[in-house]
Amino acid sequence: MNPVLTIKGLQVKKSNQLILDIKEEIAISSGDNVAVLGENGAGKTTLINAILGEIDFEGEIIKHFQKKDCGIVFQDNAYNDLMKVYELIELVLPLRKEALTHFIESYDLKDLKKKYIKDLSGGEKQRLTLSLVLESEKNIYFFDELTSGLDYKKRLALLAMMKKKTIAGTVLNVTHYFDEIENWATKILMLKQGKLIFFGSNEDFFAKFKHYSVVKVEYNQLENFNKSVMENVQTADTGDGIAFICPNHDIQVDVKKILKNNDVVYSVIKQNVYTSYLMAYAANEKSNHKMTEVKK
Ligand SMILES: Nc1ncnc2c1ncn2[C@@H]1O[C@H](COP(=O)(O)OP(=O)(O)OP(=O)(O)O)[C@@H](O)[C@H]1O
Repeated sequence: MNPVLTIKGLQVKKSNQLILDIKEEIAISSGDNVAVLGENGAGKTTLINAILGEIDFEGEIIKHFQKKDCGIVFQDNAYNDLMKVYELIELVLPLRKEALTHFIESYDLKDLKKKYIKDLSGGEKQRLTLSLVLESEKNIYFFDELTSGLDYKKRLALLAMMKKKTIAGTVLNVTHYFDEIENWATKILMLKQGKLIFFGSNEDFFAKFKHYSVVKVEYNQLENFNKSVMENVQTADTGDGIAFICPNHDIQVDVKKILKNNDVVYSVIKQNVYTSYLMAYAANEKSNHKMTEVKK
């Protein structure tokens, strides 16, 4: 596989904080589908901005591509708002009439084409950007929360399009939606508070954070439950509840039995990218480092 991007000892400082501090080497090869994961403020957008040369950084970023080879979809994409959608499409994609009609139909842009860009909703703008980027057939794609603001049906349709159109390319996809990357990501890049928690293949991610399942319980179910009876079971906070991480089937049986005996409602999720992510966070909770203060 040809190298596309190598990152070594990357640091980004903002105000008096080190907001990105990746000591490990990250090597991305041609054809990789990289899922960039991490909670809000972990440094994902900062990493993409550093790669694209949009912000100052220390360390080395070796790029085997040029800006013209990149398709970029960010959360906010700047446009000339006074343009109409079809004018922008014609400008970016000089297609013949038939191909243009096909393009508009494929991306469900028919209802939007006569509108001013300034009148589009956030989700509609996102859909327009993605369609233009995907149709430009680039070598490397950077997506930052690509599907935020899209309704469920459009999200699935655009994801399917994204997967189809980028099949020959390299993709870095920042996302909070785990279903987006299931059966797609070949590599996982996971950040926490500006540090690298994991970079490697999907298989290695699963192996490093190996478990059988998680048993998930919502907070309201835990009000009258004494969690200490399960103190030997590793837990992760899911935001809406607690996940009990079960390393094997026997422990899953025990956990379920205890919860059942206490009338606690639960759900079971077999190991997947999401549960591995939960475990990775839980495993790193002990080394819960705050972002490093640096001298101005
Ligand atoms: N210009 C800035 N000055 C100070 N701090 C900044 C600046 N830009 C970003 N940060 C901080 O750096 C950290 C990483 O931000 P970043 O936008 O990269 O996070 P993220 O992982 O993309 O988060 P999200 O999932 O919310 O988009 C955050 O704590 C953010 O507040």
